[in-house]
Amino acid sequence: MSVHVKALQFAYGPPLFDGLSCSFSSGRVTGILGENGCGKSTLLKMIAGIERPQAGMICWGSESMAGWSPEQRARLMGYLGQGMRSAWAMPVRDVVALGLREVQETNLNEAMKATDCAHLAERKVTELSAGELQRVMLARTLVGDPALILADEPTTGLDPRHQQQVFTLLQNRARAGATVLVVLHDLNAAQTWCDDVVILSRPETDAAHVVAQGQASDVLTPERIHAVFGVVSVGF
Ligand SMILES: Nc1ncnc2c1ncn2[C@@H]1O[C@H](COP(=O)(O)OP(=O)(O)OP(=O)(O)O)[C@@H](O)[C@H]1O
Repeated sequence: MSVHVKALQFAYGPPLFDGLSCSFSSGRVTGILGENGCGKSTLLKMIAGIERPQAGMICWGSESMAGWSPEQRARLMGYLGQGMRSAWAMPVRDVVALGLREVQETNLNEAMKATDCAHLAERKVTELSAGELQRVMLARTLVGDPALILADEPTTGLDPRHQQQVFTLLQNRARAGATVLVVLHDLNAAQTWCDDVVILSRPETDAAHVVAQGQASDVLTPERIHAVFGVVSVGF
């Protein structure tokens, strides 16, 4: 099913969202793009239910998620936040298993294999490199085969091979029917891996608004990239 964000209002201090609306389709990878501080991570947290809208609605299909319990959300979603880590020195296998309601060895092994973590299974999660840890957290996010995947800069710290592996994995999940939202800064990666994009902008201290949304190939034009990001696009 698709995610619909409708007339969202939210402020930490000055308004961040003041009537923001956008949609994310099932079976597609949608990139959320925009300059630092424009609200990408906050939007993802609001869809995850970590932050609550002050007004407006977030719907899964036609159903509002406002009254959903944490358990309902956990069943539907896999959320990978920025810089997630474990405070406890647990083995990698046990950290990945936290993403499952009941431990199923097949899912666990598949998720670790897909994220290239199988060889790390018995290592303490607190003793991994940044990139290894990122892959373990991604395995935990995906292990329960969630219908809605929310990934905030999932390739941070990953080498090119693992970046490609992660985007392929997310794309495969989308092709299998999942709704995949990815916050990212790399415009080339967005062009290569995202079916759709939503670009946010937040001039000065105004509320954020959607500059453009639609198919990545239509939206990511050199003109728009220059207007939004102030850079000359390379490689499009
Ligand atoms: N917990 C918080 N308390 C107060 N202000 C916050 C909090 N979290 C974020 N903000 C502010 O809200 C705005 C949006 O932050 P957010 O992290 O959503 O931006 P972003 O687009 O994801 O940025 P980046 O590209 O740098 O990761 C920023 O101005 C930020 O300073």
